[in-house]
Amino acid sequence: MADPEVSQNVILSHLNELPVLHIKNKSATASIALQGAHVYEYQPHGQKPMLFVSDEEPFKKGSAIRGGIPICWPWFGAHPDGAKHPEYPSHGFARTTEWEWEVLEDGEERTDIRLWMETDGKNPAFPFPVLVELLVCVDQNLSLSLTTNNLGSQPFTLTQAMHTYFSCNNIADVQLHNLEGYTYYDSLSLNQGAITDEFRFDREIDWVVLDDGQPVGFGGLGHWDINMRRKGSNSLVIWNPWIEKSKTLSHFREEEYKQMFCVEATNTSEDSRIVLPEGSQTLCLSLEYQEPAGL
Ligand SMILES: O=P(O)(O)OC[C@H]1O[C@@H](O)[C@H](O)[C@@H](O)[C@@H]1O
Repeated sequence: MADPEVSQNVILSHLNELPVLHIKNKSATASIALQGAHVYEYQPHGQKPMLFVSDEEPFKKGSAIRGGIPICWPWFGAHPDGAKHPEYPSHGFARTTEWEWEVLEDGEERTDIRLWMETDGKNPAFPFPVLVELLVCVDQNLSLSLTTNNLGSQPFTLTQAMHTYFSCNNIADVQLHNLEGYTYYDSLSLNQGAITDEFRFDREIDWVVLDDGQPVGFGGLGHWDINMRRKGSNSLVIWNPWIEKSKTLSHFREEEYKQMFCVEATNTSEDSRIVLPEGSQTLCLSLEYQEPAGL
């Protein structure tokens, strides 16, 4: 039986164990797994796929997808009480929860999907009632807007990320632009420093960069450059597992570190946010291809 068409450019389908939405309009194709509200494919017509997904990704219920744009929420990295509670998952529980969804707009060139989930305040790892919504807009750009609405009477601290895995031909050629002058904290060595030059990957990297939320650019990808814009984020995480860590990662082929890098739009470290009762926090990410200078 054919997959049900839910609107002109949107089909609801399955990929292994996961329900997924496929979007194909006149600008681009994209796919979103409902588990995690996880955009795992985005490709403007005439361009290469922008996002990396591991060849070993099984798309299984209850396990986070290795690639695409994991939504790390309502905490980033280890839970603050993770030492006492090793059962609390790394990067929160949003990425393994199935979200509700609706098509908001479906035009010739642009499709908007809204995904959401609620917490009931009974989870000891996150005892707050919250409505969290992700708006995904697929056109010449890929735009995501994640809003956390506090429905309760207590403030809480929110750390989060759009943990984007970008695809590249060869990690050794990748350059990250517009980070010069900002401070990084190295989560591996616990050192900190200032970024002095254009950034290149030559070893395992796990950095938090505190910045101004300025646009950043990625070049040397083997296809067009990428521009990344954010709102509501003054921090980035830069990550590549390199050789040894790659051997320990779930759903990842050892050599795949050469074909991916993560630059994550975050609220973490000193850029954590407090969400007041009846308040909200919105984190936005927009990604677009740009012709490399000189082509
Ligand atoms: O394997 P996970 O839980 O998806 O995390 C992958 C990586 O995510 C990055 O954001 C973290 O900075 C790394 O420390 C971590 O290893």
